[in-house]
Amino acid sequence: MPVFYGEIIESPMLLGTSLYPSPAIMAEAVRASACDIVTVSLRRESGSARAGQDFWGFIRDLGVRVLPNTAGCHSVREAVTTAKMAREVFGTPWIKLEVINDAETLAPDVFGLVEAARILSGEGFQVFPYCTEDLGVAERLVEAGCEVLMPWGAPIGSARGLNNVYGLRSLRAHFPDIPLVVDAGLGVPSHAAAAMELGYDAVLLNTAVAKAGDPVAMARAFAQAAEAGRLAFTAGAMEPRDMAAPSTPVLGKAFLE
Ligand SMILES: CC(=O)[C@@H](O)[C@H](O)COP(=O)(O)O
Repeated sequence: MPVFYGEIIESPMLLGTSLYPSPAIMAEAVRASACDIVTVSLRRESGSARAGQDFWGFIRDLGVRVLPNTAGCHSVREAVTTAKMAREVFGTPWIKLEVINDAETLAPDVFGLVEAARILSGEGFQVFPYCTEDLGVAERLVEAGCEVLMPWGAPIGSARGLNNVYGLRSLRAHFPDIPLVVDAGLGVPSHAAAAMELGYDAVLLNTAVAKAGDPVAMARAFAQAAEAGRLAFTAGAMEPRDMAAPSTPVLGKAFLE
């Protein structure tokens, strides 16, 4: 089970709360996923007072932990300020830290990310950084105080799955004791299973569920896939081979050639 900053979390799936057809469908999808943590954008909350109230009511009734995020922040200053506001609004030291490099790829600005992570950790935040799979950047984030890393699977909203399986596997091998969450770019449940089969602790997704024809059913499908991947990893998968190996014993054959 994932442990984030000392908190034991049962579900290997974290769900985003944006882009759903309605707050009611969002709430139903969260329930169907049985996730323990949802991520919420502070900007989403403060955008429209009335819609924000309804939305927050649904979130509160779910009884899940909130991981506020700094989605859409393009500078260290903006991300740090947003994180501080989120701490006030949501009453938690947790922050999913996004410092975005450019609007086209929504790739993390890894230099800004490390700087913002250092500032926020120094101010008592428990930072969940949305990062790349780069080992050097990951080292810097850990040095900056991050006890969880959240490398992307693919660009946010792209539904491309795990773009760099080798890089994600290397990261897992390099940090056996740091909780790792694949965050962003997942499109179908098999992507979540693949991440968990690599030994990741959890997956975080939003668009693939919110934009599905039936978000509630898709949330359930992702949750089951993440569980299956987790179970497969703990069960210990066999090594792939280049050549065939009979799965039926030759003993007992009528003719032994
Ligand atoms: C909700 C959120 O935090 C996103 O920025 C997150 O990274 C999920 O990405 P997808 O929407 O691609 O699942």
